[in-house]
Amino acid sequence: MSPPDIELISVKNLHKSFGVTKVLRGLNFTVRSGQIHALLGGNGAGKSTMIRIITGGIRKDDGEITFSSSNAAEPKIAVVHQELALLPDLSVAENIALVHAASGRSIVRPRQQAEIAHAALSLIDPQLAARDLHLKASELSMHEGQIVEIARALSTGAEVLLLDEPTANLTAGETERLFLVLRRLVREKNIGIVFVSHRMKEIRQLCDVCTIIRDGLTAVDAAPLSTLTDSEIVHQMGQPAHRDEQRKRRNITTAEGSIMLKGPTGDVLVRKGQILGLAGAPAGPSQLIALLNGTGRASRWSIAAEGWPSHPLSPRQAIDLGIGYVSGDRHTKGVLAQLPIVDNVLASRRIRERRYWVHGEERNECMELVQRLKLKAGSIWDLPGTLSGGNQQKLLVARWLAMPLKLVVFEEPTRGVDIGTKRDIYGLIRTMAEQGTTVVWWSTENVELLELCDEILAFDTEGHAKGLLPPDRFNEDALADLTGMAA
Ligand SMILES: Nc1ncnc2c1ncn2[C@@H]1O[C@H](COP(=O)(O)OP(=O)(O)OP(=O)(O)O)[C@@H](O)[C@H]1O
Repeated sequence: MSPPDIELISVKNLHKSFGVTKVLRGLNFTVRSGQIHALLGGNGAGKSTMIRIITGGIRKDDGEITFSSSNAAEPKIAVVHQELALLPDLSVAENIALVHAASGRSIVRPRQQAEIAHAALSLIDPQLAARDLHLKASELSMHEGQIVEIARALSTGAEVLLLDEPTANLTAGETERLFLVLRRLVREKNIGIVFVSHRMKEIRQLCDVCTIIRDGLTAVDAAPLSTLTDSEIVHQMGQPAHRDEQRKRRNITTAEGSIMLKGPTGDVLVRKGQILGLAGAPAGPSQLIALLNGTGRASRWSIAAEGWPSHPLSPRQAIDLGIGYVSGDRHTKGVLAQLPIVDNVLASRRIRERRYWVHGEERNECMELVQRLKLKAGSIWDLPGTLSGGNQQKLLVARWLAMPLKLVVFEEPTRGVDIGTKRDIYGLIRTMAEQGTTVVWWSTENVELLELCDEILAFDTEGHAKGLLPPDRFNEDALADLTGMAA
């Protein structure tokens, strides 16, 4: 007997404004049991605002939201937001058990905590479950924190799981494992899952139907994904069609301005203006990135280049050397939440030049950068908290675009960024590289590395460098093999 088809959440004619900005303008959305539902839309379309209203974080102005009869009084919805929401001073086990105590059960005892957390984490990462239950959340990497959050959401027994770009920072292997778990949950427990993502390949891999939001309205309502082509989806999101350009193969041979990165298992020569991709679990790339951004004095990597120290001793020294850095952790290491957009965009330059104030002409430059990245903001004097997640990410990228740099390091820089803007960012980065800035780009999205980079350095799950992939060996299978992520 097939499981019952239940309308778990029904949203009708939803309206929401912030000040004079109308964000939701009569939105409809339905989540059914037994389905994985992709919620799509460009940056700032209104996806998170709708989710925040459904989960009670903010109030709607108008419209109707109903939950299925089984959970109408207390809808059992678990959300994993783009930003991590773990309590830093609690252990992994306590963080996971917290939601069980909060849902009305008696205080969870330590042994019970450990059991709940172990069972939840084992679903995605058995190694983490065996190793890290007692670590404080603050001691976890972004990537591990993300796994703990997803495990916590999975463990609540929710009828609807809302996952907002959950695979950013997860490696291909973890993503694969997560997808298996999600499919099993849908099949066995007949729950509904809402998957917010800008990664088309993953959407197709995982989801059954999609709703597309465009400027606060429903452009496509729960259509089976098999009925829509990629270009129709992009069109419905209101984004320009993607021209399938042939990747320009660049063969940079000049030795001038090259940097030798000396690693524990071999050296990598990075030429001036080259885009070097880093692939694989963060254990390996993070050592190399720490070396370059001045936080890795003890890194097993070192630099050998004329005029460069073997290890930059601080972030300031790294900036003085002409090294820029966009952190993958935009919440705690990126966005300056208390300062307006204009200060956020100009922050790097002002740190380098040790200045407090924004010059008049810089305001115009900031406006120009905001326009180039199609950053959706009311005004450059607004706080970054008023921006959608993808637009906050663009802010961090904008910070380095106008700087004369020798080298720039990006960690998962297109996290939460919509398809159209990703292409814009790739274009801007290519231009930066063509003008002579060397780019080091770590991403868990292999398709992105293959599209953008000139060479890719792959690391295995233990963090060991496994080899440099030249353009003529660029393909997903080769990358999966080298990173130990072959499915
Ligand atoms: N507190 C706020 N004050 C003012 N404007 C806001 C506030 N919160 C959200 N907005 C605006 O509402 C719009 C929709 O934002 P929302 O976060 O819902 O978009 P989104 O579709 O989730 O985008 P993304 O893909 O970038 O995460 C954005 O233009 C954003 O700037």
